[in-house]
This record gives sequence, structure tokens and C-alpha cells, in this order.
Amino acid sequence: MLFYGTELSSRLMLGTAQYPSPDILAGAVRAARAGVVTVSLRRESAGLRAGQAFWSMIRGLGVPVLPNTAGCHTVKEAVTTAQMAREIFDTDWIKLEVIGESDTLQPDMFALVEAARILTEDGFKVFPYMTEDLVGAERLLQAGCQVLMPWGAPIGSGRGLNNLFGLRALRAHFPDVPLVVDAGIGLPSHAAQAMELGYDAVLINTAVAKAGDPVAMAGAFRLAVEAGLAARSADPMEERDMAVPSTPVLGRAVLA
Ligand SMILES: CC(=O)[C@@H](O)[C@H](O)COP(=O)(O)O
Repeated sequence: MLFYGTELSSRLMLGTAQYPSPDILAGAVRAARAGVVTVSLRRESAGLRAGQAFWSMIRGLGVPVLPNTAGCHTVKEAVTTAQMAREIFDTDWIKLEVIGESDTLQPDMFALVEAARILTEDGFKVFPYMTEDLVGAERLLQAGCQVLMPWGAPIGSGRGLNNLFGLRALRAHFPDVPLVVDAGIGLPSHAAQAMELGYDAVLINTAVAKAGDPVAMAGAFRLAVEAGLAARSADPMEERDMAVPSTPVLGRAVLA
């Protein structure tokens, strides 16, 4: 699967926020064999790890960087943050987040489409963080996005795939568009389920960073993503409502 013409080394995208230490973050990225790491300009700038040292460490991981506009609530904020990210990380990839509601951190789909249009016209390759809304998805594609990133559940909730019907519908409507489940994944089994649904990748941050052992959890997610992808490629059986005996019966026992 190509993401804007680039084949990633793995289908696991890893967020870099909230780790107990930079060493543990680096260990998690290695254990996950992450295909991409995401980094938030606004959050890092505001925190203790601000500035060049943290960003140099991220670049030094040797994994493609996908900067994001986490924490942005308006089109203007998101566009300005994306432009800063392009300079700092020397990449035209941007994970576009425009948050519309504070309790759920639900994306503002209207502002998202507008920001995506501005950024694609400016040469960016936009990875939009979105709800599973089919019409919104169509508008984002019309705005120039070639990848879509629907949420599994609210960011940091660890609830997994909240709306299986919606995620399935999105996959069915856009069979050729790279789709990534972004946010809300709490367990490796959720990641495997996303891959089994036919999603092309998953993006995970909190579930790894906040695990008791982030490095071990990163390894578990790697295995789950690989398992889900392998299962999908192996063409899983159809679910049925009724039982079908799996053991052939060749006659009945005769009781004397
Ligand atoms: C949209 C967003 O910010 C997510 O990419 C987040 O970084 C990952 O979500 P989780 O922390 O729930 O995995």
C-alpha cells in the first residue's frame, strides 16, 4: 500500500507524546518497528522537551516523520502549524487535526475540509484525522487528500473501534483509498481488528506511551498489526448466524 507514493516499512504508525523518557520512546519505536512516527509541534513546543533537541532526537530515530497539528482548533492555527512543521522537519507530509469539540476531541469536519484544501493547494500531502463520516470523506478526497484517517474512538480513550459499522462502510465505499485508524486504540486486539477490517494501517500513541512497559507494549502492537494484516490477506471466512457442524458425521453410534 502506498501513502502518497511511498511504501512504508510497516503498517504501524506511532505517536511520540507522553512517554516516561526519551530513551523509552526510542525503545518503543524500535520495538514497534514503526513505519512512521508522528510528532506534535504545538504540544512539544509548550512542554519541557521543547525545541531542537527533542526534534533532533525524533529525526535521529531513522523513521519517517509525520508532523501533526494536534491541539489546533481553527483553520488558521492548523495551516500555520503545518507550515512551521514543513520547515522544521523538511517534509510536505502533515497529519491534519482540527479539533471541534473539547470533551471528545472530535474533529471539526467543516474546518478540516477547508484546511485540507488550503494545504493541498500549497503542496502539502495531507493525512486528515476525521470521523467516519462518508460525506466528509468524499469532501476531503475532493479537497486533494489521498489518505483518510478516521478515528477508532476519542483520542486517549483506549476504547478501540467504537463504530464498526461506520468503519466498515468507509472501507467499502473507498476500496482504493489508503485508510488508517487513528486514535482510541487501547489494546493490540483493537489494532488487529482494524487490520482485519481491511484498514491499511493504524496510528497509536496513548496505549503504548501509558502502558506499564511501553517497549513491551510496542512489541505487542507490532505482532498484532502483522497478525491482522496476515489474516486479512488470508481471506477470512464469512460470519454466519446459524451453526454449521465443523466435524463430519459418518453415521450414528448404535447404543445396545
Ligand atoms: C488524532 C490524534 O491526536 C491521534 O493521532 C493521537 O495522537 C493518537 O491517539 P491515541 O493516543 O488515542 O492512540
